[in-house]
Amino acid sequence: MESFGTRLHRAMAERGPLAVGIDPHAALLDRWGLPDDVTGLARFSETVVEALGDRVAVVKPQSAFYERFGSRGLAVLESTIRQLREAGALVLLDVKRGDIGSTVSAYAAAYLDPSSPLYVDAITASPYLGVGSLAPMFDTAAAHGGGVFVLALTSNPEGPAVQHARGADGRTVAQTVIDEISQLNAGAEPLGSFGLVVGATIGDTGHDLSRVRGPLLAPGLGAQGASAADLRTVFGRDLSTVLPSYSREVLGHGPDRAALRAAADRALADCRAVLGTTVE
Ligand SMILES: O=c1ccn([C@@H]2O[C@H](COP(=O)(O)O)[C@@H](O)[C@H]2O)c(=O)[nH]1
Repeated sequence: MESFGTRLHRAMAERGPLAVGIDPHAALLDRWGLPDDVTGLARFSETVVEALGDRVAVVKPQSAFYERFGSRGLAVLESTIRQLREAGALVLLDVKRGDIGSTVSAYAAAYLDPSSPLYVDAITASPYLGVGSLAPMFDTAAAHGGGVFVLALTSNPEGPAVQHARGADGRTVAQTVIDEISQLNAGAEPLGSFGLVVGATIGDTGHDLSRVRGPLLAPGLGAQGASAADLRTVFGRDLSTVLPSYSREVLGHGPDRAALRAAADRALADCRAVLGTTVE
């Protein structure tokens, strides 16, 4: 079985280093002429799959927008995940789960076990109950070729108050997360399966990402104010593992499928101009 890191490395090489989020905000549903209900949610999601599922490396549905419609929203999420996988995209569910280890086991079963209806290629996870508490996710992901992206330096302005705080050893909370994920990826080739979330908005924070060997998901581009050029400031010279992520910036061009495709192509071209054309 191929690891998530290997599959992601190939997808980024073949389709380009880009993730596009499916974030069906009420305002976007309205702008697309869709009702703010489960039928609008389904139509929105199908349109994104049809436009981008066969050309973008990673599609990142945001679970919150499906959860707000309860069980019927989750049914749409299940169907969207299935359609994306059929179209050949890797599915990264942005669900930011974290809890005590025994509960994390259930989250791992929900998202990273192939027998689950919500099974995806990778999920986002919150490390604020301790990175070690996420071990059941790491174990389940490793057993089934899945991936986990752990929050390290998030794109929102409130993040640094927590993430830049220093512990007794002088390291920031974020650097501790970065170092623990780096250990999980030690020796991985061509890319580890355990990634980090590092916002494109954060500027040069001085954190050392040189040993991660896993994918660095960079949200915050477009609607949150960061541009592709900011990736160099945030990540420095080694950009080969950066996976830029856009949601509203691309989705705002729908529902026209050609316009969605053109927006994703522009985002990819902007990122390639900074990241280079190859994934090493
Ligand atoms: O640090 C983080 C972690 C996750 N996100 C998520 O990414 C998208 C961003 O959407 P945009 O429309 O491109 O702003 C959204 O789902 C967030 O929950 C993030 O923004 N920052």
